[in-house]
Amino acid sequence: MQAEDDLTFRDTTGSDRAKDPPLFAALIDQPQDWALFLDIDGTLLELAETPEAIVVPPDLPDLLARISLRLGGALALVTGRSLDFASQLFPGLSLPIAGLHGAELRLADGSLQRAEATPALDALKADLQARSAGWEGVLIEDKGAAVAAHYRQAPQHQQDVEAMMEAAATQIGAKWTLQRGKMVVELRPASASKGHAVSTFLKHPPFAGRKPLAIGDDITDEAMFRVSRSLGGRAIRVGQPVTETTAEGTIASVPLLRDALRTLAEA
Ligand SMILES: O=P(O)(O)OC[C@H]1O[C@H](O[C@H]2O[C@H](CO)[C@@H](O)[C@H](O)[C@H]2O)[C@H](O)[C@@H](O)[C@@H]1O
Repeated sequence: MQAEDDLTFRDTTGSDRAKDPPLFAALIDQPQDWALFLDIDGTLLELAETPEAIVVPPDLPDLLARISLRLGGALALVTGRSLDFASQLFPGLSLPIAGLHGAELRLADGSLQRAEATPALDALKADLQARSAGWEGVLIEDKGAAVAAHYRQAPQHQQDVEAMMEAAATQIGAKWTLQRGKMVVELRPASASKGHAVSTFLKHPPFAGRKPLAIGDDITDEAMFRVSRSLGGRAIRVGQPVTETTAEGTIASVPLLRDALRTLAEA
């Protein structure tokens, strides 16, 4: 089990709780009362230079499987990745997943809600590729019903990318909305959010009747933090928040979160 001293938990309300996060203690003591919603990039997985370069530690799928079992199946991944991509990251696991920031859903019973690209969006993706072709290091990620423009490897092009995506949002219309993230600007379906995803999961078994704990690291996760807290649950942001957060606690890093999850799995 992880030594308590290695766990750092900072309460954003300012109190000095440095060890043994009470949120995890609650999950350990009453697993039947809680539902866990986990973001992927920057939360379960360390950020990488490109979307494809992420590394899933060999023990992570088994860790998630054990936590899911402990919570009676009430563990869902809530991610900006597509549902298919997130599912393939953890082969052999069939966890409930919300993909594309909540626009795609796979519930615990396997039922699916999909989001589809339109010809106009596909044409726009090609246009974004063409417009950014001269900006070395800028990546356009095709996610089906969403598209992301990454500038992690080309921070000098941040303003170009912002302007290009703002123009693209105007062009594609109100069914898609801009979503900013860590060195990325995306167009995602406007009809859903990670907050919607959490409230939808909580209407269905095995999540129904439980208190949500949402854990994420980025602006998109704030929607699930707000919903989680408004429904009597809790929220934790991973890393030092660079934007304002509604999470009441932070965990300093991805490895420390994984340590806390390991403690939960082994309790
Ligand atoms: O909601 P998440 O699971 O956190 O997904 C958010 C976005 O994550 C990915 O981009 C981020 O991670 C990349 C890999 O570490 C990194 O290169 C990039 O700079 C980050 O923004 C993913 O590529 C996006 O599609 C997700 O929306």
